[in-house]
Amino acid sequence: MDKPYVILNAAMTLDGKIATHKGSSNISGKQDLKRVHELRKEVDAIMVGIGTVLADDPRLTVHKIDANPKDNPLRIVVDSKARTPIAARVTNKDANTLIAVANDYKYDFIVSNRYESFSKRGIDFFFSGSKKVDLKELMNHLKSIGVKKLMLEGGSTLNFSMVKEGLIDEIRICIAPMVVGGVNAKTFFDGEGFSTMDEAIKLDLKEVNHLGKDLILTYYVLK
Ligand SMILES: NC(=O)C1=CN([C@@H]2O[C@H](COP(=O)(O)OP(=O)(O)OC[C@H]3O[C@@H](n4cnc5c(N)ncnc54)[C@H](O)[C@@H]3O)[C@@H](O)[C@H]2O)C=CC1
Ligand SMILES: Nc1nc(O)c(N)c(N[C@@H]2O[C@H](COP(=O)(O)O)[C@@H](O)[C@H]2O)n1
Repeated sequence: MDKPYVILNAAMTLDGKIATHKGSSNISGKQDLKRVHELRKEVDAIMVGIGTVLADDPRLTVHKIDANPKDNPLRIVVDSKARTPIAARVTNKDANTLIAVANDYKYDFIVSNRYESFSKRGIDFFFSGSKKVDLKELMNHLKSIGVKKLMLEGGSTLNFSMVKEGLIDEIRICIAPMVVGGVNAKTFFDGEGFSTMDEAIKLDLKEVNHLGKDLILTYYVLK
């Protein structure tokens, strides 16, 4: 299957949380955020799930280091039910945006005013899968439109689906020296999970670095 090279990047507390149970998620230190934006500058596209858009209203542009607006990668939102708010920052003019929607929700969406408003703003759409976006088809489509390197930036649900489907090649995780707890706090990978350790996705540790107080680990995903 033809697909982009996918790098999953995130920041978590020592206890594996990527947000608190209330949704607070400022975890990376200053130096790590610079590293993240250097990576954003290097890739062709940044992808997040709709949960992340609704929780964080991210810009998904290169804005913490010097950069030309033309360095902004394509922004992709995996949004099966087409719930992206019209006013979400990912729909602004700072970069191009593609929203991936599942076919079961396509008709209602394309006859809505929202579709018209998005289209007027130049937002592109990709329809695939029935109830959920088919991530393999999406990866294939992205490669066909020139996305060679893709940065996945969460959240927990999309991270698990992507790794389970064998679509992630590399993982870069910032571990901040904090413990936040909370059974309902999002972890690095949530989703339905595997039943046994035999099924676990196996990784190969490639690099260990310190950035200020944070620890940055880079892994290759073994296939
Ligand atoms: N600390 C960090 O580095 C980061 C933290 N976060 C946090 O993660 C949280 C959001 O995570 P989630 O709620 O899990 O949302 P998410 O961002 O993973 O989005 C999940 C949604 O993706 C959509 N989706 C469509 N097709 C899918 C498929 N085939 N498989 C999986 N999902 C599919 C579904 O609509 C699903 O509800 C927020 O609290 C945010 O702050 C998010 C990114 C980075
Ligand atoms: N690497 C990293 N460290 C953190 O501490 C974070 N909270 C995140 N979050 C991700 O970045 C998005 C925000 O992007 P903008 O600055 O608005 O462009 C957020 O939605 C998460 O995907 N990442």
